[in-house]
Parts: sequence; structure tokens; C-alpha cells
Amino acid sequence: MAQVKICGLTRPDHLAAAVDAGAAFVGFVFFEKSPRHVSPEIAAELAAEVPVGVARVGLFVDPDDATLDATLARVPLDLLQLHGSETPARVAEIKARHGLPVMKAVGVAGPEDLEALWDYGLVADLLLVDAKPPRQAALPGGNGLAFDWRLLVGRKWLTPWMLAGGLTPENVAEAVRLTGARIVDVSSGVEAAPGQKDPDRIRAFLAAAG
Ligand SMILES: O=C(O)c1ccccc1N[C@@H]1O[C@H](COP(=O)(O)O)[C@@H](O)[C@H]1O
Repeated sequence: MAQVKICGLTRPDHLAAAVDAGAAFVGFVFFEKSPRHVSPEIAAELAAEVPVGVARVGLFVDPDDATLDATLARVPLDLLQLHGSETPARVAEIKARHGLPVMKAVGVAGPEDLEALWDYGLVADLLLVDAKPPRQAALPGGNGLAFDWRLLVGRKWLTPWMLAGGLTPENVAEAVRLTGARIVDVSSGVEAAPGQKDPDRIRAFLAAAG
């Protein structure tokens, strides 16, 4: 049904579980406040284990160029995920400066939030349609919260997009059925505790999505 991105991988055995079960994208979080944060050194070791054909995604939150330069000098990444308040102009700048495709996350809570997807679609290679984090949330994503998927029914964008936010092995098939998403992204929903991936849940998610 849908391709899968497993985000927030921190260990080789969890990475292997995702790849062996058929993940098309694997994500490494370069955001220090996240329980899934990895250093460039650890990410480089993990990235080296990823087979050709599986995209290595680096997740950043409002990164400056020095952070991107330092990370990319060590870690071979195929796609940059921007999960902060980056403007369309900044997305375009990062894409041009670093020469990698860029995916921009857009938080959705209501229909008014969908407008931004058109603006970002003009500059990003991929859109990530995620739940908007609640005001008091410590993280701008990875909170395990879903939004009302019915908001996406009948919507089409010219730019390829992924669905994220509170997806789990239990709900992903319904999310794909309702939204028509061709790619889905999960972090919390395949964890035993924040930052601790559960290989059984990774396998269950891939079986349910694909
Ligand atoms: O996973 C994180 O720690 C994270 C930190 C900062 C920004 C985004 C983060 N994760 C991304 O959020 C969405 C939804 O995650 P979840 O499945 O609801 O936990 C997903 O794209 C993650 O890549």
C-alpha cells in the first residue's frame, strides 16, 4: 500500500529491523532536545549500514549552515528533513547550498494549515504532512499525536508527500485508506518508550502499511 519511513533510529539492530522489514526511508534525528537524538558519529556508523535503495534521512530543526556543513561532512545523507519554522526561502536556500533534496514538515491541526503546503511545495522536493504540535509540547514533532486525517480527503498536491503524526501499527492502514498517502512516516508509534524503538512494532508497522 504505502512506502514507509522509520524515523529516530539510534541502534544498528533497530536499523536492521527496519531495513529487513522493507523500510524505504530511515531517519536520524539531529535535534538535541529529542530522546532520539544521535551524534554525527553515531549516525555515520548507522548510515554506513544502510543498503543502496533505502534513503537516509537527516532530521533537523531550524539548522544553521554550520550545523548542516558539520553533519554532512561526516554523515552520508540522501534527504534533509526540515522540521522547524524554516520559511520557504530558507528551505530553498538549504536545498541550493547543500545540494540535497529537502523535505519540509508542515504541521496540520485544521483546514487553514493546509495552505502552507502549496507555498512549501514550490521549493521542497517532498512535503511531510504532520500533526501540529500542541503549544506546550517540548518537541516540534515526534509527539505521537495524530491530526484529523479527514482534512486530507480529496486533497492533492503537485509535490510528493508523506503522512506523519501519531501513526501506529494499529492505525496506519486506516490512515492510508482515508488519505491516500503513498508514503508514511513513524517514530513514537514503533517505540516501547520515548527513544526506544521496538523491533516487533517496526515489523508490525511495515506489515500493516505495505
Ligand atoms: O522524533 C523526534 O524526536 C522529532 C523531533 C523533532 C521534530 C520531529 C521529530 N519527529 C518527527 O515527527 C513526525 C511524527 O512523529 P510521531 O510518529 O508522531 O512520533 C515524524 O515525521 C518524525 O520524523
